[in-house]
Amino acid sequence: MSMSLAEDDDKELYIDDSGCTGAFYNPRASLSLEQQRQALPVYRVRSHLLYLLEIKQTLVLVGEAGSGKSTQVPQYLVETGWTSDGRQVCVTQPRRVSAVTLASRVCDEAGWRLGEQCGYAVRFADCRSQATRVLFATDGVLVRLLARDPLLQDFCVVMVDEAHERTFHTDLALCLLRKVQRRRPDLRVIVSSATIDADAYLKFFGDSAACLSVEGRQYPVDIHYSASPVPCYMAAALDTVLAIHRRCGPGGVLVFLTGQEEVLRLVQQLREAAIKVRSRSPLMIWKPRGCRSSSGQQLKVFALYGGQSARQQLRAFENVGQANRKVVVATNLAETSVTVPGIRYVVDCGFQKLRVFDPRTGLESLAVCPVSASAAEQRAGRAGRTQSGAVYRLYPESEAARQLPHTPAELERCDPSPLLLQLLSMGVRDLRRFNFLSAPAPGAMARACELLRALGALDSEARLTSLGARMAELPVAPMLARSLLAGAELGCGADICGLAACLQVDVADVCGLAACL
Ligand SMILES: Nc1ncnc2c1ncn2[C@@H]1O[C@H](COP(=O)(O)OP(=O)(O)OP(=O)(O)O)[C@@H](O)[C@H]1O
Repeated sequence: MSMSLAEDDDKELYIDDSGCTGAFYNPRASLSLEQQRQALPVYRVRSHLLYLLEIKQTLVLVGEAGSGKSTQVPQYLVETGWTSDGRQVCVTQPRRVSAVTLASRVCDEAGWRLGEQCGYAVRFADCRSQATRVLFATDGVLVRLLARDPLLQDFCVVMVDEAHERTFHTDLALCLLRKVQRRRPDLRVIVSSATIDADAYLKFFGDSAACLSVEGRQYPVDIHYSASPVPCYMAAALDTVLAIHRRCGPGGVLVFLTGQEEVLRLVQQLREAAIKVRSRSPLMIWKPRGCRSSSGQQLKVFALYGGQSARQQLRAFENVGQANRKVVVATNLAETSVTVPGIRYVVDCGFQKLRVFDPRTGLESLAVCPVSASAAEQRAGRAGRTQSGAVYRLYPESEAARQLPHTPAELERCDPSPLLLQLLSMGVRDLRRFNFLSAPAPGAMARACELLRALGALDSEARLTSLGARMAELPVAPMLARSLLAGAELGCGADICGLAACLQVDVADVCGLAACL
């Protein structure tokens, strides 16, 4: 389906009526949480999934976004006694916000208290207890758990969720889990996502793995493309949100942009639009009349990006009441796993920022790239979770045909030195023989070894030094870790932390780090 860019007198993006029905399609709104759980597509394969886990060490679980993988599978495992001996199920997420919101959702569904039977562990926040049986953690935390207890004795099942994101930590965790399974055949690994190349994972895990597909989506989602390329996706995103607000039925809007700066700019523009509407008087002035929709709702606009505190991020998940329409402007932080309640419309700018490494200069930078087909599908999957929805892609359908199927793995496009340091600190001796899911380029590997040697993390025989072991304990890039340790030794740790904060994209993380040193 395409949306046409017709210039009406408001110069706004014209949204065709097919995506703008006022009718809600949510036949399950009145069901109890238990009934809603049983209506999820994954419930239909519950017995099969549990059977496969009995007989196979690894399960590759592929199911549409919103089908219930992340919230239901850990509950099935608890219900069927996997954790009755006191061991835990760990579900990893690439991002903190999804680990926290999923833990809270599972508690609501199961009637548990957050931090007791089900908790979360993310960088600088730990909400779990002795009673915890289901732990939602970031993939970075899992790597740290593996470093502390290489056999993961406290866990019976590890579910690596959103594996398609191919983050540095997800790939590293999978490589290490595969090694752990050789020593612990009872450890089960579930690799799950809506958009993974299941064959690649089946090949990686070998005969001990099986694949299970979950058919069906929670609610239908209509996909709309722009009729022609948009000259400026920021302007198009603004116009599209306002057009949805004026013409479409109730329901929240989630907009995907590439970074914090863009998010804040659009939030500002939308907030201004929420208190001003263009007067059609001959004077053509802006009057503070409120940006009322056809359904009489007011816009409530929230930002959602990685540099916010956890508290700021969670504001986007708050209920805004019937009188308001929620608009969440997000980076790809909201692309996977999260359910923002009430979202009915998604506006996708079609681009994302990716970290890329130039082996010639040894520097990493953020590049704006078109999204892959998998990322576009994940973004679309944020609609249709609590009601039927629509996605407005700000690019023509012909562009979609040119998208890469998957976003390249972080290991293939970033500086591999943090990974090498982690692996060496975990006792891996021969990096050349390490079985990667997809190995870094040989040139990048060689350069990373040179850098680690120059920083004093490796000796002349490529063995980890005690300084390297200390560097590996800090959750930052090796160059930064070395600076922080040197700063602490020279009595200027706080100053170096400040400088490190300026160099980090995620400032909140470095502030937490200052407390650790
Ligand atoms: N916070 C929430 N509020 C309301 N409903 C929710 C919430 N979290 C989950 N749900 C409901 O549970 C369903 C299953 O969510 P879940 O995260 O388990 O799906 P998933 O298959 O893991 O999706 P994805 O592949 O996008 O991560 C959602 O479609 C939604 O209907």
